[in-house]
Amino acid sequence: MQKQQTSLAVLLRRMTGKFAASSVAAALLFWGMRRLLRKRQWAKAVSCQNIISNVSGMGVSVKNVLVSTMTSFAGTPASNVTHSSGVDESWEPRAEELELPLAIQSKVLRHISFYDIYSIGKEGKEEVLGTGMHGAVLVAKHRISGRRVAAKCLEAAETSLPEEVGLYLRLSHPNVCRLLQAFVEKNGEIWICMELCAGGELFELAAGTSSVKREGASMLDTEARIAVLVKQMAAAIRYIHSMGIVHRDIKLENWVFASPAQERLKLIDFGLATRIVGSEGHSEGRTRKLTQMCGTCYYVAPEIIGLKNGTICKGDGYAQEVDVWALGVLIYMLVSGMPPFNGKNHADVIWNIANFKYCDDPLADAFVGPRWENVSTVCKDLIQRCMHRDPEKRLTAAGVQMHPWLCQVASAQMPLMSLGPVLKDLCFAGARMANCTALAHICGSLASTIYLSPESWTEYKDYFMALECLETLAPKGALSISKLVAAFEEAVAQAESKSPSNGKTHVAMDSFRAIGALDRTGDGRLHFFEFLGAMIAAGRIPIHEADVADVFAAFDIDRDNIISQKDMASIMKQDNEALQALNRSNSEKLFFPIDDRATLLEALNRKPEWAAERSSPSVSAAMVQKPAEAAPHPTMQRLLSKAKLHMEWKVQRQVAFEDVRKAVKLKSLNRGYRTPDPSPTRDADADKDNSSGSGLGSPRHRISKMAQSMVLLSDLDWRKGSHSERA
Ligand SMILES: Nc1ncnc2c1ncn2[C@@H]1O[C@H](COP(=O)(O)OP(=O)(O)OP(=O)(O)O)[C@@H](O)[C@H]1O
Repeated sequence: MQKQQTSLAVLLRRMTGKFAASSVAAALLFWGMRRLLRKRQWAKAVSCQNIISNVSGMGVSVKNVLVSTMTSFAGTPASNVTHSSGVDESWEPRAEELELPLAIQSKVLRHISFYDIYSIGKEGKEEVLGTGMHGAVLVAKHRISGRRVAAKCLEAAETSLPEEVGLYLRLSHPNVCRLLQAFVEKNGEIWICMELCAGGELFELAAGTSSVKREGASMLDTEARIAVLVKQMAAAIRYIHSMGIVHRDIKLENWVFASPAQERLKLIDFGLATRIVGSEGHSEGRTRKLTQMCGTCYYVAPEIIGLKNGTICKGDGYAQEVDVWALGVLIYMLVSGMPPFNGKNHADVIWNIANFKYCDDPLADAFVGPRWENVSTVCKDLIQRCMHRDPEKRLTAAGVQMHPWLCQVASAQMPLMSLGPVLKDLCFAGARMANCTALAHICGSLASTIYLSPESWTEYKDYFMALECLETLAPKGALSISKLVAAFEEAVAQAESKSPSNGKTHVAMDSFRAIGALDRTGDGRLHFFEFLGAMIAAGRIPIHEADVADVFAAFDIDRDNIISQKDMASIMKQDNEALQALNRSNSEKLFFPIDDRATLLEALNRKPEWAAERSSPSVSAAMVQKPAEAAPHPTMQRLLSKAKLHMEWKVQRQVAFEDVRKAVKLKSLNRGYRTPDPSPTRDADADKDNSSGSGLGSPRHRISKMAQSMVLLSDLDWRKGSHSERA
């Protein structure tokens, strides 16, 4: 069969190469491609698709129709569709999934396969972004728009989505890699598509081994540059903690850069993440203590490990403070090039970390040596506070953000009233969404799945800066809507008392309250994707045809190429009557059924009246003023002035990173796409390192250990004295 398909592909190639394409050839091609796709032979299917694209003489429209029909089965009437790679209808969403906000639920696709929307690799060759414990992360290409995403296939799940996906779906923050879509395949496999972070790992940049060509000099040569990155990490950790989630694997390898040209860091890999708070996003929910020993060796917090009668065992329980500890380790490594705890092997390192709790003066000689001579006191202070042995006395992620070392790199703060244009857009979007529930859902869904190219990140930089500024109103990393409204009310009252405007400002206030409609998750906070949804509804993020095709794929449940009232009712879990009522009161003229993509496209790209006032979405620089700063506490002031002095000093870690560079070679072997056979040379080398008695001090040995991606603590032999690892 396989042979027949291959010869079919060859025959078709000849046919299409020799003659101008006829519709018969095209139909045959399409049929062949469907067969290949059905058999999951996407590599051959891709080359078939390439043939279609290269057929000379084939009219553009025919080509488009073919490619889009092939790529989006959503466009095929339900009766004709054979769900070859689709999903078993009986595989219904699980109860916990149904609890997710609608905009997030629409990211999980069961009625359409990953291969229908994306292709992997060119001519059968996959582009591997990296490999971890759970396999390779590959580059996948959207079949219609051609946009590239990072895709990862998770093992078949019998009953529910893996926890990694469930948690990842909920998160939306500028410094957390966005999970765009999750496909539940018929065989239970789950494909997750994430935004592609093409800037490479922070580990590689720190080790100087990054193959990604970055603009300018190495970004990690001064404390100031490192602080810029740490600030983003703290923001991401603060956000995930506010969502009741602990990551448990914060390390250099799990931070990637959005693009080579940018310093925007994104947190990835939620494989060890878990929920710690009873109910999502509500800090009132009861926090549970975790006991599972897991993480990456060098970054493990002492409370994860217990010591009883000289033997290592489970600790008494831990919570989100373990992420701040790991952040402390990470800063330590970035400024010094050394891990804070070391040993002959993993078990030794763990032993040293566990013992840390019982030392008299744990960090007494932590910062001694030439590497630390030029590191600022304020930086050391932050490390010490993050790595406090008592988790209760450790800084929180919010505390880290406010530490003087990071305050030095805080972006210019904008007073609330100067954010006028952004707030105006939020009001406009809120009013539109309040008027049209369908539009609100579509914008919400688009915002959580839309791909924003790194260029558009730059384009919307000012908006995100505004968001960061507004974040000061939010104690938990996402905007509190009530706080925003209260702050605006206060500002309006102040303005009114200074110069009465005959109620004009009160009218503004009324429209401002409409921003409540932007809260798609209903938790009283404006998450990053809700902010993006608002920007879409305000016509600030241009929507293209390919995006609309994705909306149809997600909302057109019965796959009849129409978003019908029935589709919407089943998505919104509302009855038809309620929807008809919504339809009647809809002033947006976006009535069901939505069968006209052009109308939808037009509705999504509608701009507010004042759009012409600003040709670009930039917040005027003139509007950015620094707020009056309150005088800091004297100790803080001292630290701040020291920090100012030190910020531009070069970090002294060149020597150490020479070692890391060697180690990464080993790391890529360990994490190769196909696990390589154990290399005798490598083993011999490692033995040599050990036998030379240099164990602790041997850079090669030390760094090779450090470079290993993941060590499950349960793999270690815990008995004192035999700190060896199990085979
Ligand atoms: N969105 C992304 N963009 C670019 N590269 C990525 C992305 N996600 C993952 N990678 C690369 O793939 C590698 C492995 O990804 P990930 O950590 O998610 O896999 P894993 O199997 O869970 O790994 P681990 O063993 O660390 O748990 C990362 O270290 C990174 O280099």
